[in-house]
Amino acid sequence: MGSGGGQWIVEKRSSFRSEPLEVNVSETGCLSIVVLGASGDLAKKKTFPALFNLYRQGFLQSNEVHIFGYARTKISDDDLRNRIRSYLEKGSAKSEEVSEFLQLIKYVSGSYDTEGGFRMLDKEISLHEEFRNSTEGSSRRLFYLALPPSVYPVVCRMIKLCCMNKSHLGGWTRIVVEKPFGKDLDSAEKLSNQIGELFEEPQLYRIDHYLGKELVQNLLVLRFANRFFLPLWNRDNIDNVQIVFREDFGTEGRGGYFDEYGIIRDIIQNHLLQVLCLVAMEKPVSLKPEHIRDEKVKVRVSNTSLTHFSFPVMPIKDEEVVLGQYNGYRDDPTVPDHSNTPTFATVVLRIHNERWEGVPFILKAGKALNSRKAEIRIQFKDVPGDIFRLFSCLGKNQGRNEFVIRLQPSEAMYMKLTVKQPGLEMSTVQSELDLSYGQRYQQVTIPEAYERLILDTNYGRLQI
Ligand SMILES: NC(=O)C1=CN([C@@H]2O[C@H](COP(=O)(O)OP(=O)(O)OC[C@H]3O[C@@H](n4cnc5c(N)ncnc54)[C@H](OP(=O)(O)O)[C@@H]3O)[C@@H](O)[C@H]2O)C=CC1
Ligand SMILES: O=C1O[C@H](COP(=O)(O)O)[C@@H](O)[C@H](O)[C@H]1O
Repeated sequence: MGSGGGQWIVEKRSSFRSEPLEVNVSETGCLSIVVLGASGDLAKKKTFPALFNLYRQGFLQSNEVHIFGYARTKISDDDLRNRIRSYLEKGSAKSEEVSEFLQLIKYVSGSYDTEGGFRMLDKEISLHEEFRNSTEGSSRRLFYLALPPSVYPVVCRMIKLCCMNKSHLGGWTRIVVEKPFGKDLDSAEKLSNQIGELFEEPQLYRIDHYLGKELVQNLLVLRFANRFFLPLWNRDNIDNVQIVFREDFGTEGRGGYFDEYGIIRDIIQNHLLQVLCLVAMEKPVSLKPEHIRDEKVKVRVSNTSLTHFSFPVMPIKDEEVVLGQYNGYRDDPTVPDHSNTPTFATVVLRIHNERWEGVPFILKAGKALNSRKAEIRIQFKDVPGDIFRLFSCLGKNQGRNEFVIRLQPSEAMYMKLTVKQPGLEMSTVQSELDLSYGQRYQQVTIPEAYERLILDTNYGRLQI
């Protein structure tokens, strides 16, 4: 999906749902994965670890894949390997496996806006392709932009100019771009146009890794495959919805990116809004990505207004926004001394449609808080005419029913409900019906969001 000049353009790609999880046999050329911004936070914490996990599981084979890091920082291959090693040596990873994987990584240093570095990168990729005896044009090149969006246009231009797969014998060149996609509607459209002039839509992958999280992937199943929820999921029963992201660490040297964007553009506008759409949307006609996309868009955009477009999500009121910055944020040397960029925000969104009128969607996100958690909390209305009020152990109203979907850490879903306190007395207490994934699915390793997304880009699959 792409947007050009305010118009949504849909192009056909193979869909996630219709393909089994296996390697597309027609795509056997050698694969080069290029991580641009390899010196940065995303690369070390998420991109390289995800590539490593795919490698360990056999989705990336050492006889066909090579990984390139690219950034301005002048470091050697070994410096980069040493920077990321500790992020790979986690869980059950063996140190030999880590070392083998690290040998697949080569680093090229260069600027983002001149040809020199990119020509060098192309040379390195071509060398690897020749070494693997890949027929020219049959090789696959995946460029992953782990960079601030401000440099996407220039980097895309350089890739187009210097680094494309040379012809079309079944090979491809694909570009993965991260959120936030621009800073506002104008800059998002401009960015879309700039990148759209360089690449065909099927070559472009705009990713939001929250969509790859296991329990986010589960949202549509929960909502539309369970009879329980169908009649309850509306304004008659739900009092409010809270979608919360907290992190227990600060920017840690990411000021170069973060300070320009702030917590609303970093987390709320993309990750939490995507989750909101999946919670609030109507049932799609099928699970095809374009049908899911259409329903998500309807939550946010309707064409009924006199203006360009209006939003079922109403304009946010000033009094329903709280912004904050954690103490110590400006001590980060990459953050300007007088920055007033918010690192915490709460905003209340109100959806003006038949299902949700009157139900506040409270979105909260903050860095450097006292815990790390991401969850969706659906709070139900009080029971009308509550006859058990006097029986509550606490002597006050029953606690409300809540349905909580914990995205991380320790994926879980639980329902808070009122039950009779076991024993001879008639008193009531709040308890939980608990589906904790760690207990229920002990044999299953839940994939990291980026593993799913990178695999999909390799296979050319579109996600929700
Ligand atoms: N960090 C995370 O956990 C996540 C990040 N993202 C997204 O990934 C992208 C990159 O984020 P992250 O890695 O955290 O950011 P960083 O601040 O770590 O930036 C990544 C790299 O980009 C280069 N860079 C930084 N600032 C600038 C600048 N102003 N101009 C040009 N180059 C710059 C630096 O490399 P050098 O100077 O060596 O060229 C840096 O190492 C963002 O779009 C973010 O939204 C998405 C999900 C998670
Ligand atoms: O996109 C981003 O996400 C990370 C948090 O990701 P998570 O999967 O660990 O929850 C956040 O730290 C970063 O600021 C942001 O750019």
